[in-house]
Amino acid sequence: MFGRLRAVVTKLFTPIAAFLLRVGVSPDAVTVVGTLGVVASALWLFPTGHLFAGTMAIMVFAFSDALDGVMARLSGRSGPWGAFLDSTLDRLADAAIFTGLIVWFVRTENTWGITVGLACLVLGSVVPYARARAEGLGMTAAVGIAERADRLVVTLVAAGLVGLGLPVAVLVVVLGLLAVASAVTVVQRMATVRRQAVAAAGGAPSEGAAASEGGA
Ligand SMILES: CCCCCCCC/C=C\CCCCCCCC(=O)OC[C@H](COP(=O)(O)OP(=O)(O)OC[C@H]1O[C@@H](n2ccc(N)nc2=O)[C@H](O)[C@@H]1O)OC(=O)CCCCCCC/C=C\CCCCCCCC
Ligand SMILES: O=P([O-])([O-])O[C@@H]1[C@@H](O)[C@H](O)[C@@H](O)[C@H](O)[C@@H]1O
Ligand SMILES: [Mg+2]
Repeated sequence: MFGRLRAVVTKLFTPIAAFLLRVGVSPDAVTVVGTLGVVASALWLFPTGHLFAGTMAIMVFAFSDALDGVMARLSGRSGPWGAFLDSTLDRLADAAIFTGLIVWFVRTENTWGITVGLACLVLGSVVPYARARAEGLGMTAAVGIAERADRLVVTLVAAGLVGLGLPVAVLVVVLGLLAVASAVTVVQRMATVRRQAVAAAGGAPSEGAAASEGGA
């Protein structure tokens, strides 16, 4: 859903991207600094209960994930290394956000919070894995109701609102719903890949083909 804002975000970030390139900053540097910023903010501010400050800091650094791609395209430097670096560091950033929240739930002895936080952590890593594995096999799986921008926006808005005084139960319920939406996204991606695999095999799924592709 929020992924559709990509064009707007690109337009907004183009002048900043052009400026950073002019002063010699590379897209990779923005990717790395943005990730370090998200990881440090999530693992320092969330466990200590500073949910609003944590949300604001993470939001600023998370937008660097849109900025790095704009910079790479503007400078004609986008390529496989940048794509690999960007996606791999996204996994660290996502893990840090949910780990920070889980540690806070542990410290406040919120069993439901720990449960839904863990579900979001695990399912939120299976969603991009399914897409990456499909793309590695020459197929596509860029579908689903809970893509990364959606997962981040939903989590940060709920954490920020609880930081401003809403009951913690709001965050627990939102994370519970996000876990369900992430599970649905995994199923949507599996169905998409299955359709492509069946079509490629001429209508009948082939056991041998799957076995010969190797594992990840
Ligand atoms: C009552 C309160 C209500 C508050 C409501 C707030 C609602 C939220 C409103 C707005 C939200 C805005 C959402 C923004 C969505 C962004 C959409 C978007 O752009 O998604 C895509 C990006 C980038 O993804 P990706 O990294 O995959 O693409 P790139 O463009 O980078 O391209 C990758 C290719 O580039 C090349 N490359 C890259 C790097 C490199 N080093 N070298 C390269 O070569 C290579 O070819 C790559 O393949 O996704 C994101 O940006 C991530 C999402 C960021 C979302 C931020 C979340 C924060 C938003 C809101 C939080 C609100 C908190 C409010 C709290 C309120 C409390 C009261
Ligand atoms: O698969 P998903 O998690 O919804 O979203 C993906 C991101 O997590 C990944 O890091 C990025 O490189 C992909 O382009 C895609 O946007
Ligand atoms: Mg990016």
